[in-house]
Amino acid sequence: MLVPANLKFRWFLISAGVGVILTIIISAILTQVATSRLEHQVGSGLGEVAYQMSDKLERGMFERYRDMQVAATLIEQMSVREDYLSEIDAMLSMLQQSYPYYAWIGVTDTEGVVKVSTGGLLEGEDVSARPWFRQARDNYFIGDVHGALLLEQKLNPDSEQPLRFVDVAMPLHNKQGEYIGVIGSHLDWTWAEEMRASIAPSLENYDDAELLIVSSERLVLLGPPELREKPLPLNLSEQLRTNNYAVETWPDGNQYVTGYAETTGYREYEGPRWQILVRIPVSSAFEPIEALRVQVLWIGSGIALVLALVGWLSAERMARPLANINKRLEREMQERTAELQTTNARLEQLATTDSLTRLANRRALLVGAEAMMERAARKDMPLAVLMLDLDYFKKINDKYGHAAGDEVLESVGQLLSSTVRQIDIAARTGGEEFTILLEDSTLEGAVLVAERLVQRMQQLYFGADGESFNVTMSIGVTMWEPGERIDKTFARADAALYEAKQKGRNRVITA
Ligand SMILES: Nc1nc2c(ncn2[C@@H]2O[C@H](COP(=O)(O)OP(=O)(O)OP(=O)(O)O)[C@@H](O)[C@H]2O)c(=O)[nH]1
Repeated sequence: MLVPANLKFRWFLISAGVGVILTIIISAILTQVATSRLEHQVGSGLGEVAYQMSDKLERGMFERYRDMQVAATLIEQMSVREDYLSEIDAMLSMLQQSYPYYAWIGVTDTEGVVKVSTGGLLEGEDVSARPWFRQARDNYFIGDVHGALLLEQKLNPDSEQPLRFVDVAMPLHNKQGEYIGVIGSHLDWTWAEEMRASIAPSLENYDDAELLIVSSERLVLLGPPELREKPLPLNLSEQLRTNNYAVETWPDGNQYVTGYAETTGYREYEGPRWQILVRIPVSSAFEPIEALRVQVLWIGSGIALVLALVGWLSAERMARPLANINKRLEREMQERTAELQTTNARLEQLATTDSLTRLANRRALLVGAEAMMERAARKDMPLAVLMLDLDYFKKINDKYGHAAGDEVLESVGQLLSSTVRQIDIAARTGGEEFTILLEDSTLEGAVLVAERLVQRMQQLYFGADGESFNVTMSIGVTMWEPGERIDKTFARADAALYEAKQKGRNRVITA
């Protein structure tokens, strides 16, 4: 048997469809897995870069702190000598040369008047109001980044970029341990830029990576120009603080994979708490995933194509059993439908036919009468009604038995069926009582039919108990009056029948 083409094509489509669905599922799973892996990889990488930056800042600050500590110890040694101020001057110059990011280093007396300083700047000036002086009288002081006040004019008169300093200061004592002043230094914050440049190689894979340093007062000290000197516009999530990385939505509405670290101090020194954030846009962090997705889709499409081809080649073999099943189902369906139709027809017949005489029953007569009256009224046709009853039928039953009676009734059924036309209705409406409706028939025509029936009945002979007998019938005939209820017509025919019985039976009476 040949497999229908559409079944084969369907099988092909199913195979291709399975391939496509598999591709979509695999692509979704792979993308999901790869995204979370990459997020972890990129995120922890950025966290590491942030940590490196914080470490560099801390170590740098620690070195400046140590510089000041060593300078303070040397000054303590020098304090016994007469011309110690010129020695300090020389030392401060050397210190500045050794580390050019020192914008200024100076030594004050106990009252905050600058006695010696690099480049002689601010010498003789009173700096007692400055935080670094006030706080370094008792202990070392490391301040957060701030603008230059007095030195801006002197050190940076023409630059558009204002100077930013970090202060490191130390109290000074003489050999006897008496407080003799403060050594203070201003570290040029561009130093942090250098730190950032030094970790740039770690970010070389990401062109659009950005590094932010945020002050203890949440000001962006270093970062993209649009954020610099402004409060950090991001609430650091718990995940970012604990994992050192997270995917964060920044105020520009974009998502960034963000790495995080903060400075905590180094050894005995405790400096300002800076937060370091390194971010790259999610789109560029997950760029490889896009490539992977495209790759998977290509491979998947290939698999789908192969599956479709296999499906096409195996369609004949796979679809044949399906076709067989289909065929069998169709055949069974047809058989069942035919059986059902036969049963329905039989049921319909049972419901409308008298089983003994095969004539219509009372119900079918009434239904048929309705249709006939409707036609008669519409086409203005006459409609005749005959009511028939066998004469002395009880006697037949009594004498020859019920079976013989049934035989008579059966013959009456045949007689009636063969005498009336197809369009007429002959019905058994009682035990030995029958009703006939003659469509488009006048009273005269109906009487003719009735008399023919009486005559033929008379000529029918039956045999029982070795005897031969015949049965007669009486008939009442009447016409349906247009608009009349049919039971009224039946009553009139019945009255005519009664009259026929009264007048001696075996006859036709009209009403
Ligand atoms: N064999 C048989 N007899 C039936 C059937 N239905 C009714 N009868 C009988 O038909 C007879 C009708 O009798 P009656 O109504 O007295 O009328 P009748 O004897 O024909 O007398 P008239 O009608 O006055 O001529 C009864 O004996 C019923 O038992 C049937 O299906 N089979």
